[in-house]
Amino acid sequence: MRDCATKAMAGPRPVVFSGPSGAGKSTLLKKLMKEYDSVFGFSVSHTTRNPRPGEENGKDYHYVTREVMQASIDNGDFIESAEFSGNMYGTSKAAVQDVQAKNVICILDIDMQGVRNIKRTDLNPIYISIQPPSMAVLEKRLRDRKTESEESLQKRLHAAMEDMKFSKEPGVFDVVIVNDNLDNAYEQLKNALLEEINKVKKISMSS
Ligand SMILES: Nc1ncnc2c1ncn2[C@@H]1O[C@H](COP(=O)(O)OP(=O)(O)OP(=O)(O)O)[C@@H](O)[C@H]1O
Ligand SMILES: Nc1nc2c(ncn2[C@@H]2O[C@H](COP(=O)(O)O)[C@@H](O)[C@H]2O)c(=O)[nH]1
Repeated sequence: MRDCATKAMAGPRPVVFSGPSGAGKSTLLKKLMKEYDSVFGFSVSHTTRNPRPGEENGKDYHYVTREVMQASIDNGDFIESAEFSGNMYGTSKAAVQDVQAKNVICILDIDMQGVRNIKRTDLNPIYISIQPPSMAVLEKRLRDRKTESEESLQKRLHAAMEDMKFSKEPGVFDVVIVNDNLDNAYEQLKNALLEEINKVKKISMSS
């Protein structure tokens, strides 16, 4: 893990977003990337899960088979990978390097296993946890999203309980945001990233 080939490039610090499935990470990230499209770039992960309606290969994820993904992991192409809710997920070195080459802030959306693994690398990101106001609200959001089978939903809720505990461990996250009211959560997110956003804006104005 330590030979992460991503640090060599100088530039803005990446940002890791984590938190239970359904807490609202993608919703907040999409808002952020819409408002600051030239400041952030998304690290497109690989996954073995099927695309959801509206998701695009290469934009939301690289959708691959388990065999292809395992071969790439064995080949050393990934910074981190994890099994989540019955599927494989992972961040390739190329995904991060593609964003960092543009000198923008690289955003990683990863689960808690990914956070643990990234902490063993030299990536040095800002760690942000997005948490739901309660398990009941989380369950409602996941059910209303209509993306999960009952089995997948139960697995995600089980993982969420662990994740909520993890977010309270001292020193893991730089910022923990409770996504109750979306506008409030978004304001907190922007405030947490303002310094980094301004750095990127300054660099792009001077180049
Ligand atoms: N503050 C909020 N209030 C009400 N609904 C919300 C809020 N934030 C997000 N949602 C809704 O909750 C659902 C889950 O949000 P989202 O898909 O962004 O979660 P996620 O954390 O990215 O999940 P996953 O990790 O599974 O991708 C979505 O249908 C979204 O529209
Ligand atoms: N460790 C990693 N976790 C990842 C990665 N990409 C996404 N995720 C996490 O998986 C769950 C489920 O995502 P979904 O799109 O199926 O709802 C969620 O918590 C993501 O943060 C990755 O590359 N590595």
